[in-house]
Amino acid sequence: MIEIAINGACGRMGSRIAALVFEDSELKLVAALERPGHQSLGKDVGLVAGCGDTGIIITTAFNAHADVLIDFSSPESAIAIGEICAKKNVAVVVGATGLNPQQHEKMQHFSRLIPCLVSPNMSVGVNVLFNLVAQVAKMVGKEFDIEIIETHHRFKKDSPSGTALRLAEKVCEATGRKMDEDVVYGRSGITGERPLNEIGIHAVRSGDVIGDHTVIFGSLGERIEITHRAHTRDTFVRGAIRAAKFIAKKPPGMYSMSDVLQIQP
Ligand SMILES: NC(=O)C1=CN([C@@H]2O[C@H](COP(=O)(O)OP(=O)(O)OC[C@H]3O[C@@H](n4cnc5c(N)ncnc54)[C@H](OP(=O)(O)O)[C@@H]3O)[C@@H](O)[C@H]2O)C=CC1
Ligand SMILES: O=C(O)C1=N[C@H](C(=O)O)C[C@H](O)C1
Repeated sequence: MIEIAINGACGRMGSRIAALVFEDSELKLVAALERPGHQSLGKDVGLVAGCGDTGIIITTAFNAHADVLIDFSSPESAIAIGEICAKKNVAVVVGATGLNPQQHEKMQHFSRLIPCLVSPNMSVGVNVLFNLVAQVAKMVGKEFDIEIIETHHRFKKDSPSGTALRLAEKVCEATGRKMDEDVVYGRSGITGERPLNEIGIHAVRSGDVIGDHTVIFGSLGERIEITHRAHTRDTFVRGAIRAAKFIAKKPPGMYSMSDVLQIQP
């Protein structure tokens, strides 16, 4: 049995993680953590997750023994809990997005002590998309304009999405473009003609969209559009659970969803 703790347990993702972990015969839910002052502290997490009594009470303190902690909270909270996991020798799966470079550096530091997996998107489809986009960017060459459009629900706090940023990084790695020089975030005003190297990223916020990502490769006379749409958050949840099972018994290190899903370019 792999013992699982959840940080951000009452959130849109955290509550589905709780429900699916509770149903999984290979996993045991051992802790459900939330921020200080949260209205659900002291309640059984099953009440929030809609899966009945689990016997796991939502708390702020991570006192339980666990093999893996799954985090879908916020960048600050992911780092704070990562530090605790490093001290407690608990592996960590971080799904929270919006981490800045210093926060990513801290996760790298924790990965010298414990197994860590940090991924902006745990779905199989998006991890295939990461590889596809890199390959297409290489194949079309310099004459195609590359634009990334992401659409998410109105409650999302970070923009652009972590997935859109990772897609841009994949294009940069494949083509020699640079994130700090070639990426523009939306456009407004007299911006001039589009430089060939530019990568445009556009964040749309609308209603309850779970998560759509489109990459457009456009040239004169034609364009390629590659889109991924998530139909349910459970697709990310299933990926996070696969990741937790994967890193549970691994040595310290930084692992990726490509390691988990064994996606070959
Ligand atoms: N990697 C992936 O595949 C995916 C990543 N995400 C990312 O996961 C994150 C969470 O998304 P989502 O579930 O929609 O967001 P929610 O806001 O619904 O959930 C976040 C939860 O974390 C809680 N939280 C905030 N601060 C703390 C803290 N200090 N300690 C413990 N819990 C805390 C929030 O409480 P409160 O609401 O009271 O602030 C909330 O319950 C986002 O960064 C999102 O981008 C989302 C989907 C897929
Ligand atoms: O906040 C969300 O909901 C999502 N966030 C992730 C991101 O920022 O890339 C992934 C997913 O599309 C849902």
